[in-house]
Amino acid sequence: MVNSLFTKQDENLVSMENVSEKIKIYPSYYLQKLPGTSPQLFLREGVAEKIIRLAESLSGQLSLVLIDGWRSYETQRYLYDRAVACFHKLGHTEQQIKEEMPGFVAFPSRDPACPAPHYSGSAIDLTLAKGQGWLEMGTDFDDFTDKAGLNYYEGKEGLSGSALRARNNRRKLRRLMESAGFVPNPTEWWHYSYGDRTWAGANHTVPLYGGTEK
Ligand SMILES: C[C@@H](N)C(=O)N[C@H](C)C(=O)O
Ligand SMILES: [Zn+2]
Repeated sequence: MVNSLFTKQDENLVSMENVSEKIKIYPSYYLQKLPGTSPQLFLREGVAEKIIRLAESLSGQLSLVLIDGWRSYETQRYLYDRAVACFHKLGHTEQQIKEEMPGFVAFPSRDPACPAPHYSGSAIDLTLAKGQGWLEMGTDFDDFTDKAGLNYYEGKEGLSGSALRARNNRRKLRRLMESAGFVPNPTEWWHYSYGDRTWAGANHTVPLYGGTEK
Protein backbone atom coordinates (compact mmCIF):
# COMPACT_ATOMS: atom_id res chain seq x y z
CA MET A 1 0.00 0.00 0.00
CA VAL A 2 1.37 3.44 -0.81
CA ASN A 3 0.75 6.61 1.16
CA SER A 4 -1.63 8.08 -1.45
CA LEU A 5 -4.04 5.26 -0.69
CA PHE A 6 -4.59 6.53 2.84
CA THR A 7 -7.56 8.87 2.39
CA LYS A 8 -6.67 11.05 5.38
CA GLN A 9 -2.90 11.01 4.97
CA ASP A 10 -2.79 14.78 4.44
CA GLU A 11 -4.32 15.57 7.82
CA ASN A 12 -2.00 17.51 10.09
CA LEU A 13 -0.68 16.41 13.43
CA VAL A 14 -1.97 18.81 16.09
CA SER A 15 -0.77 19.44 19.61
CA MET A 16 -3.16 18.45 22.41
CA GLU A 17 -1.80 21.09 24.77
CA ASN A 18 -4.46 23.44 26.23
CA VAL A 19 -7.23 22.11 24.02
CA SER A 20 -9.67 21.37 26.85
CA GLU A 21 -9.93 21.72 30.63
CA LYS A 22 -10.86 18.05 30.58
CA ILE A 23 -7.58 16.92 28.99
CA LYS A 24 -4.30 16.59 30.84
CA ILE A 25 -1.02 15.49 29.28
CA TYR A 26 1.35 13.15 31.09
CA PRO A 27 4.20 12.62 28.60
CA SER A 28 5.55 9.47 30.22
CA TYR A 29 8.24 8.73 27.62
CA TYR A 30 9.54 12.30 27.68
CA LEU A 31 9.64 12.15 31.49
CA GLN A 32 11.61 8.88 31.19
CA LYS A 33 13.99 10.82 28.86
CA LEU A 34 13.56 8.35 25.99
CA PRO A 35 15.10 9.25 22.63
CA GLY A 36 12.85 10.99 20.10
CA THR A 37 10.37 12.32 22.67
CA SER A 38 8.98 15.76 23.41
CA PRO A 39 6.82 17.18 26.22
CA GLN A 40 4.04 17.80 23.71
CA LEU A 41 1.53 15.21 22.55
CA PHE A 42 0.39 15.17 18.92
CA LEU A 43 -2.53 13.44 17.19
CA ARG A 44 -4.01 13.55 13.71
CA GLU A 45 -6.51 16.39 13.53
CA GLY A 46 -9.54 14.11 13.07
CA VAL A 47 -8.45 11.89 15.96
CA ALA A 48 -7.81 14.95 18.16
CA GLU A 49 -11.32 16.25 17.44
CA LYS A 50 -12.84 12.97 18.59
CA ILE A 51 -10.80 12.98 21.79
CA ILE A 52 -11.72 16.60 22.57
CA ARG A 53 -15.43 15.92 22.00
CA LEU A 54 -15.25 12.86 24.24
CA ALA A 55 -13.40 14.76 26.98
CA GLU A 56 -15.89 17.62 26.90
CA SER A 57 -18.72 15.12 27.40
CA LEU A 58 -17.27 13.86 30.70
CA SER A 59 -19.28 14.76 33.75
CA GLY A 60 -18.16 16.14 37.12
CA GLN A 61 -14.51 15.85 37.98
CA LEU A 62 -13.73 13.19 35.38
CA SER A 63 -11.03 13.99 32.83
CA LEU A 64 -8.76 12.27 30.31
CA VAL A 65 -5.04 11.84 30.85
CA LEU A 66 -3.22 11.48 27.52
CA ILE A 67 0.04 9.58 27.91
CA ASP A 68 1.19 9.14 24.31
CA GLY A 69 -0.05 9.88 20.81
CA TRP A 70 2.10 10.26 17.70
CA ARG A 71 5.41 8.49 18.39
CA SER A 72 8.68 8.92 16.55
CA TYR A 73 10.36 5.95 14.90
CA GLU A 74 13.29 6.45 17.28
CA THR A 75 11.06 6.13 20.36
CA GLN A 76 9.23 3.10 18.93
CA ARG A 77 12.62 1.44 18.24
CA TYR A 78 13.81 2.17 21.77
CA LEU A 79 10.61 0.82 23.38
CA TYR A 80 10.77 -2.31 21.25
CA ASP A 81 14.41 -3.06 22.04
CA ARG A 82 13.87 -2.32 25.74
CA ALA A 83 10.89 -4.69 25.96
CA VAL A 84 12.76 -7.48 24.14
CA ALA A 85 15.71 -7.08 26.54
CA CYS A 86 13.33 -7.12 29.51
CA PHE A 87 11.56 -10.29 28.33
CA HIS A 88 14.97 -11.96 27.81
CA LYS A 89 15.97 -11.02 31.34
CA LEU A 90 12.73 -12.55 32.64
CA GLY A 91 13.70 -15.80 30.92
CA HIS A 92 11.09 -15.76 28.15
CA THR A 93 12.02 -17.93 25.15
CA GLU A 94 12.55 -16.52 21.64
CA GLN A 95 9.24 -18.09 20.61
CA GLN A 96 7.39 -16.50 23.54
CA ILE A 97 8.94 -13.10 22.78
CA LYS A 98 7.93 -13.39 19.13
CA GLU A 99 4.35 -14.07 20.16
CA GLU A 100 4.18 -11.51 22.99
CA MET A 101 5.77 -8.47 21.37
CA PRO A 102 3.06 -7.37 18.89
CA GLY A 103 0.50 -7.06 21.71
CA PHE A 104 2.78 -4.99 23.93
CA VAL A 105 5.07 -2.99 21.61
CA ALA A 106 4.57 -2.81 17.84
CA PHE A 107 7.53 -3.53 15.56
CA PRO A 108 9.23 -0.18 14.78
CA SER A 109 8.23 -0.06 11.14
CA ARG A 110 8.24 2.92 8.81
CA ASP A 111 7.06 0.70 5.98
CA PRO A 112 4.19 2.63 4.30
CA ALA A 113 2.26 -0.64 4.03
CA CYS A 114 2.58 -1.46 7.69
CA PRO A 115 3.64 1.51 9.87
CA ALA A 116 3.80 1.19 13.65
CA PRO A 117 0.36 2.40 14.85
CA HIS A 118 1.60 5.33 16.97
CA TYR A 119 3.83 6.49 14.08
CA SER A 120 0.62 7.22 12.15
CA GLY A 121 -0.61 9.65 14.83
CA SER A 122 -3.84 7.74 15.16
CA ALA A 123 -3.10 5.55 18.19
CA ILE A 124 -3.33 6.88 21.70
CA ASP A 125 -2.37 5.72 25.19
CA LEU A 126 -4.61 7.21 27.85
CA THR A 127 -6.44 6.82 31.12
CA LEU A 128 -9.15 8.50 33.18
CA ALA A 129 -8.68 10.79 36.18
CA LYS A 130 -11.00 12.15 38.84
CA GLY A 131 -9.68 15.44 40.16
CA GLN A 132 -5.93 14.98 40.48
CA GLY A 133 -6.02 11.18 40.92
CA TRP A 134 -5.85 8.62 38.12
CA LEU A 135 -8.62 6.04 38.28
CA GLU A 136 -7.58 2.58 39.41
CA MET A 137 -7.00 0.35 36.38
CA GLY A 138 -5.31 -2.63 38.03
CA THR A 139 -1.84 -2.10 36.55
CA ASP A 140 0.48 0.76 35.76
CA PHE A 141 0.78 2.07 32.21
CA ASP A 142 3.11 -0.18 30.15
CA ASP A 143 2.84 -3.15 32.48
CA PHE A 144 3.59 -5.83 29.90
CA THR A 145 1.87 -8.74 31.67
CA ASP A 146 -1.43 -10.60 31.27
CA LYS A 147 -2.90 -8.39 33.98
CA ALA A 148 -2.92 -5.43 31.57
CA GLY A 149 -5.32 -7.27 29.26
CA LEU A 150 -8.52 -5.37 28.59
CA ASN A 151 -10.66 -8.30 29.80
CA TYR A 152 -8.33 -9.55 32.53
CA TYR A 153 -10.92 -9.06 35.28
CA GLU A 154 -13.93 -10.10 33.23
CA GLY A 155 -15.66 -13.34 34.21
CA LYS A 156 -13.55 -13.73 37.38
CA GLU A 157 -15.34 -14.62 40.63
CA GLY A 158 -14.55 -13.15 44.05
CA LEU A 159 -12.74 -10.02 42.89
CA SER A 160 -11.36 -7.78 45.66
CA GLY A 161 -12.64 -4.22 46.01
CA SER A 162 -9.72 -2.78 44.09
CA ALA A 163 -9.97 -5.42 41.35
CA LEU A 164 -13.67 -4.60 40.97
CA ARG A 165 -12.86 -0.91 40.69
CA ALA A 166 -10.21 -1.66 38.06
CA ARG A 167 -12.66 -3.81 36.10
CA ASN A 168 -15.32 -1.09 36.20
CA ASN A 169 -12.88 1.67 35.26
CA ARG A 170 -11.54 -0.33 32.31
CA ARG A 171 -15.14 -0.85 31.22
CA LYS A 172 -15.82 2.88 31.58
CA LEU A 173 -12.80 3.88 29.47
CA ARG A 174 -13.68 1.26 26.88
CA ARG A 175 -17.32 2.36 26.65
CA LEU A 176 -16.27 5.97 26.15
CA MET A 177 -13.63 5.18 23.55
CA GLU A 178 -15.70 2.69 21.59
CA SER A 179 -18.66 5.05 21.45
CA ALA A 180 -16.31 7.62 19.91
CA GLY A 181 -15.31 5.07 17.25
CA PHE A 182 -11.95 3.92 18.66
CA VAL A 183 -10.89 0.29 18.85
CA PRO A 184 -9.06 -1.17 21.86
CA ASN A 185 -5.90 -3.24 22.06
CA PRO A 186 -6.96 -6.50 23.80
CA THR A 187 -3.59 -6.78 25.58
CA GLU A 188 -3.29 -3.20 26.89
CA TRP A 189 -6.18 -1.42 28.65
CA TRP A 190 -4.64 2.02 27.88
CA HIS A 191 -4.16 1.70 24.08
CA TYR A 192 -6.86 2.71 21.54
CA SER A 193 -6.81 3.77 17.92
CA TYR A 194 -8.89 5.35 15.21
CA GLY A 195 -7.92 5.04 11.56
CA ASP A 196 -4.75 2.93 11.82
CA ARG A 197 -4.34 -0.65 10.60
CA THR A 198 -5.72 -2.15 13.85
CA TRP A 199 -8.85 -0.01 13.52
CA ALA A 200 -9.10 -0.98 9.85
CA GLY A 201 -8.87 -4.69 10.66
CA ALA A 202 -11.59 -4.43 13.30
CA ASN A 203 -13.86 -2.49 10.93
CA HIS A 204 -13.14 -4.60 7.82
CA THR A 205 -11.89 -1.61 5.91
CA VAL A 206 -8.60 0.06 4.95
CA PRO A 207 -6.54 2.34 7.22
CA LEU A 208 -7.18 6.10 6.93
CA TYR A 209 -3.70 7.14 8.06
CA GLY A 210 -0.20 5.98 7.20
CA GLY A 211 3.03 6.76 9.02
CA THR A 212 4.10 10.37 9.21
CA GLU A 213 6.91 12.60 10.45
CA LYS A 214 6.26 15.63 12.63
C1 LIG B 1 4.28 0.55 24.23
C2 LIG B 1 2.79 0.70 24.48
N1 LIG B 1 2.53 1.90 25.19
C3 LIG B 1 2.06 0.67 23.15
O1 LIG B 1 1.69 1.70 22.64
N2 LIG B 1 1.93 -0.55 22.58
C4 LIG B 1 1.37 -0.71 21.27
C5 LIG B 1 1.11 -2.17 20.97
C6 LIG B 1 2.26 -0.09 20.20
O2 LIG B 1 3.47 -0.03 20.35
O3 LIG B 1 1.68 0.26 19.14
ZN1 LIG C 1 -0.17 2.64 22.54
